[in-house]
Amino acid sequence: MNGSILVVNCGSSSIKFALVPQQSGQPRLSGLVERLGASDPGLKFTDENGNKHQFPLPGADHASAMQAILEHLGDRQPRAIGHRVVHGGERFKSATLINEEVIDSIKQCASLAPLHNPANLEGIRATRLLFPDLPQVAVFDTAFHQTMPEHAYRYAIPTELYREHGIRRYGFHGTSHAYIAERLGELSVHGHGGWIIAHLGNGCSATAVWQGRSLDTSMGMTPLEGLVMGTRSGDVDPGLHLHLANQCGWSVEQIDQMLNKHSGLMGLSGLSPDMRDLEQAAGDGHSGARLALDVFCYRLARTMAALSCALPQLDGIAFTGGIGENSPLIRSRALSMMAALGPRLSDIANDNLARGREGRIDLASDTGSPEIWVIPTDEEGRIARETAELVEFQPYLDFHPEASA
Ligand SMILES: Nc1ncnc2c1ncn2[C@@H]1O[C@H](COP(=O)(O)OP(=O)(O)O)[C@@H](O)[C@H]1O
Ligand SMILES: CC(=O)OP(=O)(O)O
Ligand SMILES: [Mg+2]
Repeated sequence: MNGSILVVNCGSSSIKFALVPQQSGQPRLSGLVERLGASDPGLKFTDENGNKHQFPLPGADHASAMQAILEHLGDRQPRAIGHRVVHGGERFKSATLINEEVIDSIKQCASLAPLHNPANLEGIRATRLLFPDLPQVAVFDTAFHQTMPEHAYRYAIPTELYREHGIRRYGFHGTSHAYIAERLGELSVHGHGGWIIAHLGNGCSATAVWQGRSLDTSMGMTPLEGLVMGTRSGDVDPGLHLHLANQCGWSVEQIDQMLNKHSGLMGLSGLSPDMRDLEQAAGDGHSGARLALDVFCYRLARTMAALSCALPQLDGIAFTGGIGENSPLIRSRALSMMAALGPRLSDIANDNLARGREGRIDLASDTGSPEIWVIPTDEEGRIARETAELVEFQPYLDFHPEASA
């Protein structure tokens, strides 16, 4: 198949995009429209030659921002479009060609991811209008975790809630976890063994992977469960909701905003959701920033240790996402609290690994202990590949519909 794949990751106030060439390793164009809905939206992208471009997009909504992106692609016509869709419920176990019926199903899943799916649908709607003849594919965050066993995905609440309302744990960041699991298979002799993968970006999740399949993960029915994140609380006592409503008179919307937008690193530090700011401030003695780092690292260590229960053996731990890839401090502090599981970090390798590089950072001479890796994620590359594979395979499916059943 010739031509590049346009990858679109549509959020509520931003659109991330990349034009991924078919041959791996070729330079990509990638960019971002940010502050959609605010007073001063803008488009930034870096082209294949590394040149940076920036344009204001006054008054832009998702549709006009998509139009602007496409105009700036010029004569670089994509072959197909791959969309990140956060929630695919139980229906979508792999990437899927988008049609009206698939769009309806994604809409049905929106109640389970109200922050993410409506924005993903905006992106799909805009690109279908602008490119009616191009194949478009949905790649779901939840799909990789559909291999979790029932004892990992069920909540201990009445079964009717699962049967009638689909209330269960789904897990997210599946595209990133799947990419890292595959990469570990190529890099390590234990590649297909037991791994814990920590994806630490603005949203954070950790996954236990055995033989390339997800067996458990820290996010649940929504991307709010689990680890401490930039502005999301992660796990809290479910009794908190009742307490805030009954004792403090909070509305459901206030509780939702607090847990999703004002908690996590932001809530604990009172300063910033951004780990770079917090590392700097903690170094300068800011007590809120120090507390935010302490809670983040402790909860990460505790969650990774708990996830090891899902694995027959722990062969290694891998870090990815903006924080996992770039913060030796967070990696070292979280691992220092997991001594019982035996990872032995090489401080030299951890501190000296260049930003954005792949590398092994354990004491490699210590053969009995779990390996520790840093692997930059490539969600766009993985979405492009799944899109290309599906589009290439589609003519076959048109003749053999039983093969997709
Ligand atoms: N050098 C760094 N040191 C510590 N944290 C970093 C560094 N670079 C990026 N980060 C953190 O990575 C996070 C963003 O991760 P990223 O994966 O880019 O986010 P997203 O989930 O939006 O894709 C922010 O908290 C940011 O501070
Ligand atoms: C699902 C999720 O948390 O995504 P993100 O990290 O992009 O917010
Ligand atoms: Mg990212």
